[in-house]
Amino acid sequence: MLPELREAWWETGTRRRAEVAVSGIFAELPRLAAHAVVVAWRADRVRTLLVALATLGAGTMSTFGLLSTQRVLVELFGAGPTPDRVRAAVPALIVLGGIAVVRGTLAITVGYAMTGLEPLVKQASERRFFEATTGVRLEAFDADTFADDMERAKQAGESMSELVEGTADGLASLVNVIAVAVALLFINPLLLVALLVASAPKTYAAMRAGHLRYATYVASSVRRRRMYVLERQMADRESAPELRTYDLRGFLLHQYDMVMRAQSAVELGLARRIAVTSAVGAVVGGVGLALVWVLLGWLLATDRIPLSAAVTCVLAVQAAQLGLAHLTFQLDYVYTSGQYVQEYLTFLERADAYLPEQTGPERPPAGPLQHLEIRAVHLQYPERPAPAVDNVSFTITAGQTIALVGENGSGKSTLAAMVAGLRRPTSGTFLWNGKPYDAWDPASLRGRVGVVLQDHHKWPYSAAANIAMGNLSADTDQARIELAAGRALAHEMILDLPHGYRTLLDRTFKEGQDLSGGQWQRITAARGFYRDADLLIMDEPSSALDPRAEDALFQDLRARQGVRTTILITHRLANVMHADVIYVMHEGVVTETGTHTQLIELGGRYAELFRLQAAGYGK
Ligand SMILES: Nc1ncnc2c1ncn2[C@@H]1O[C@H](COP(=O)(O)OP(=O)(O)OP(=O)(O)O)[C@@H](O)[C@H]1O
Repeated sequence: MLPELREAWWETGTRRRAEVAVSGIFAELPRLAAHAVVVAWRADRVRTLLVALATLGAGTMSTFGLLSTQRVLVELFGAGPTPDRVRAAVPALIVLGGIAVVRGTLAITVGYAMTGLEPLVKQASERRFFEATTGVRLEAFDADTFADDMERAKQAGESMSELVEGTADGLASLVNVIAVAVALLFINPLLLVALLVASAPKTYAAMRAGHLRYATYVASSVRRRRMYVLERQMADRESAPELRTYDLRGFLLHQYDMVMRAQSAVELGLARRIAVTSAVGAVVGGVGLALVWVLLGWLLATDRIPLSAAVTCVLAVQAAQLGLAHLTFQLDYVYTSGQYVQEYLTFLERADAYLPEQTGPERPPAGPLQHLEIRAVHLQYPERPAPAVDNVSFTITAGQTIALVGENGSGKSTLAAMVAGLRRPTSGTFLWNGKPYDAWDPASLRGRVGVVLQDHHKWPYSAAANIAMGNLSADTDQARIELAAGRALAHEMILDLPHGYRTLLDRTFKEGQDLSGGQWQRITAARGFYRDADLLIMDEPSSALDPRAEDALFQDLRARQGVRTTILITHRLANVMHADVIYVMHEGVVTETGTHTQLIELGGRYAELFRLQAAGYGK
């Protein structure tokens, strides 16, 4: 009954970790760690260097620490009365204390440098991500899974700083383990073998346990996400009325029971596997450790090592096992965050392909509009069988108001988006004053076109800012803002808001307000007017307006006629009667062209639609 859930993008890293074998992790780690180093280096060289040197320094101190410990033990286990032996151990004890202080200081240095480095890494990665998302051409968002990939790459900053942090921690653990190994090598190479015997099985078991932990997480992910979906249905304000109207309570509770039952079975199975692996790991690890004790006993019994070396070995084995446990955890961490970083890098590569060309000769700024020619324009969206706009050609002369009308999905918005330069045609050309769009400086051309989009955005800023955003290149001018608002019949409405033009239009913020759909549409129209562009494209600007606001808006648009150029898209045909030319679109093609009177006389699709609407008003 419940539909299948898509794979959750935020579980990519975890999922891959659950699927990959331990050897696969080691194969990828060097590349990921190298990437972390490069990223950190670019973000802050001094801090990166500090982390690396202090980590290596702390590791070296571990070697000296163990050697000094052994020195202390040699003195303590030596011959003679106890006070003499303690006195003899004092210099080595002082050295040991000194080493502990240096080591502690180095650890604090690493922590301090990392605290400064991580936000820089995060910021650099996020900045690069947002540069890509705000720079790509609009058609990128139509491309297969681009939006999904963007969503996945969104946590780039977090993953990148996790990768850097994990790499630094992993390096510290690795250096520690190596330091212990080096110390043992100095004391007696056979002890190194003992260390390996004791640690290898446990480390492998820890990696396997990690693998199962991730597998458990992934296996329970469906349940968690289904629960999340069900939770939104059962304990949510918005679904509450319908839940009661249709008495959906029993149905939803039944779904809940089913999800929980199925998932419990999976989890039980996994719990069994984890128990077996952990038991095997513990037994093998225990046997390894027993072998070490046997080896140590034999070395001691045959006088191959002194007691002090044996005790140092015990301490070293403990330190190494702690370091290795930490290292295995960090390896998992680096690997999983590396998967998200990989997604981010893949996304950036993909996004780069959609960036507008920056190179080429300097292009002249576009001058005031004289005529705009649309020549054999065609656009087909990816994975759509039919073109949205098919071989459309016509010319608009400065000062004209032209209207695009037609049924839903006939291609009006797509054509308007191309005129606005938001989308590129698959084939065909747009000519601004006789030259293709590409021949003009893009910023100047954009400045000459204002667009009021059908799917307008509610910017979470003040009412004044929402209007002024129509032209951020001009100095913000309150009088101009109010004028634009007045033209869209938004002025009075804004004055009625608690803080007038300074009212924040988002309830997320303190003292923020929300507006009705029609009020937002007035603000959006005002934003378009504020731009005061040569060409104003209005896509369904009045769908939510009340009759008075709609009338004011179209009166204003009529006043532009002969002065400024307007492309108007609307389903309310009464509002396009005054247009200089009306283009009727059907399935991407312009099927009729003319003035209102001509099209009514023609008796085609326009006449039919107009009559249908007029009949609704009893005309
Ligand atoms: N981003 C997109 N990706 C894929 N197909 C799209 C996209 N946008 C629009 N389409 C499709 O292209 C065709 C034309 O859509 P368009 O929005 O241009 O129509 P319209 O005439 O403006 O419709 P309406 O009157 O409903 O606003 C439709 O079939 C629509 O489903």
